[in-house]
Amino acid sequence: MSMWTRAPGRRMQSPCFVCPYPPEPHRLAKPMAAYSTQSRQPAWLTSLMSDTSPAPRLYAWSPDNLRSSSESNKTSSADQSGSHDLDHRIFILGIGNLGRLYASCLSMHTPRPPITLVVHRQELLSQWIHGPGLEISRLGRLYRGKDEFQIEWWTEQAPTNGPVREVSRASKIRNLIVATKAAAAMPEADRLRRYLDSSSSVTFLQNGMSKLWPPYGQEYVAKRYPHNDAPNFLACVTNHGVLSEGPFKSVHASPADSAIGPVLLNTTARPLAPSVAYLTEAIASAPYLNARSLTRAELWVSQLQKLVVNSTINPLTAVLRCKNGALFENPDGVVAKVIARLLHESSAILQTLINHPSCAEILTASADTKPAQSLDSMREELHLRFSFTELHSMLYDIGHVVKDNTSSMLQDVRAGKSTEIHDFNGWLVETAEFLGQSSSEQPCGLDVSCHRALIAMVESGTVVDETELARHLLP
Ligand SMILES: CC(C)(CO)[C@@H](O)C(=O)[O-]
Repeated sequence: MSMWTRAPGRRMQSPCFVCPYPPEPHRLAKPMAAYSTQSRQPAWLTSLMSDTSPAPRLYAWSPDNLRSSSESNKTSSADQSGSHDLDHRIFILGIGNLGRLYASCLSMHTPRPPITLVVHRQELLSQWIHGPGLEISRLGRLYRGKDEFQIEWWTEQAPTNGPVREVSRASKIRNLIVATKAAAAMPEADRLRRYLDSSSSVTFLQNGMSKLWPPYGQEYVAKRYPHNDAPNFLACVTNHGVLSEGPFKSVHASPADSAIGPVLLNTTARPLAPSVAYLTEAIASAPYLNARSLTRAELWVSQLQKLVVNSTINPLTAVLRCKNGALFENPDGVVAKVIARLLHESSAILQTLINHPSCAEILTASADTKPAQSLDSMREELHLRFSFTELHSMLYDIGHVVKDNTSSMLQDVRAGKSTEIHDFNGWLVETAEFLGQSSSEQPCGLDVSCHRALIAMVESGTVVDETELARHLLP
C-alpha cells in the first residue's frame, strides 16, 4: 500500500478508495460542478486568458541544429522521431529532478518507449551533446542513458542551421509529461495548445494541488479549446526524494512511491483517447517508480495529503537550512512543536474543506464503478484521515522515508530560484479564506497564522536556528 493511503485501521479499505487495477479513468471523471478555493478568477488563469494571440508555431531544435552542417549530415537523430511513432512517444517537458526520475524509469521499460526530453534553454542542448546524458544514482548504482532519448528545445525561433522541424512534426502530441516547476506548468502546457487535442494526454508532475480541479479546469478548457477538443489532463503525486547534482544529473536519495490519476478528461471524445490508458500504464508500471493508478477522487485526496507534507517539510527545511530528517530528530523539541502547530492548522482546513458542498462531486465521481458509499460515510472517513493524529503519523512516516533527502524547496533557495511556497502553504491559506467566506451558516474562523508566518519567512529569505524559529512561529 502506498504510504499516502495509510489508513486508520482498515477503514480506508472501504469501496470508495479501493483502486481497481488497471484503472478505468474514462468512467470516473465526468464533467462536474465546481470546487474552488477562490471566489475570483485565479491569477494564473487571468494571465493566460489575457494572451489572445493565436497558439504559437513552435520549432523543435535538436542537437543537429547546433552541429556544423558537415557533422549534422552524418547524424540523423532528428529524423528518428518521425510522426509514425507518436502514439507511443512520450515527451517530457522540463528535465529537473522529477523529469530525470520519470525519464530514467520510463526508459527501463521493455520494450522501451520512444522518449523525447524537452529542455527550456538552447544551452542545455549543447551541454547534452558534450555530456554523458542522463545520470541518476540510486542505492549506490549509477543509471546512465543517452542514446535512449531524443532531446529537443522548443522555441518560436526557427533554426538557421540543420533540419527545420515543427514540434511533433506539426502533428498532435499524444503523450506529454509536464515536469517543470509549478509556476511554469500551466503557461508551458498552454503554449503547446497548437499541438494538443482530444487525442492527447498531458500529465503534470508538480507538487501541490492541480490548478485544473473544478471549476478552473473547465473554465480554462472552455476558453482555450472551445470545440470540445481539449486534451486529457492527468497528474502524478510523487513521493520520491530526488537531489540535483547539476544539469541532467540527480541522486535518487529517497526511493518511495508515486501515483497517477485523472484530473480532467475529455469525455466528449468517444471513445476516450487511447493515450490516457497508455500514459497511465507506462507510468504505473515503470521500473523503480513504484507507482500505481488512482481514481480521480483518490488523486484529489492524495494531492491533499502530499500538500500537507510539502507545506511542512519544505519550508521548514528551507528556513532551517537542514536535511529533511533533521526536522524529526527531537520529538519534544521546538521543531516538533512548530510541526504540530502547522498540522493543527492544516487538519482544520482540510476537515472543513471535505464538508464543503462543492467537494461532493469530486468525492462521488468514482461511485459509478464501485459499490455505492454514501457521501456522509466518505466524509467521515476523510475526517479521520485528515485528523491531526493521522496527519501527524503520516508526516513522521514520510519524514523517515525521505530523511536523507534535501527538500526541493531547500534546493531551490540554495540555487537562488523562486520557491513553490505559494503553491503549498499559500494554497492552504487561500483555501481557509475561501471556506471562511463561503460558510453561510456559521463563519468558520480557521487559524492560518503559523502558515502565514512561515510563508513570510521563506519569501524574505530568512534563515534561522531553532531558538529564532520558536520566536517567529510559537506563541
Ligand atoms: C517528499 C519530499 C518532501 C522529499 O524531499 C519532496 O516532495 C520534496 O522535496 O519536495
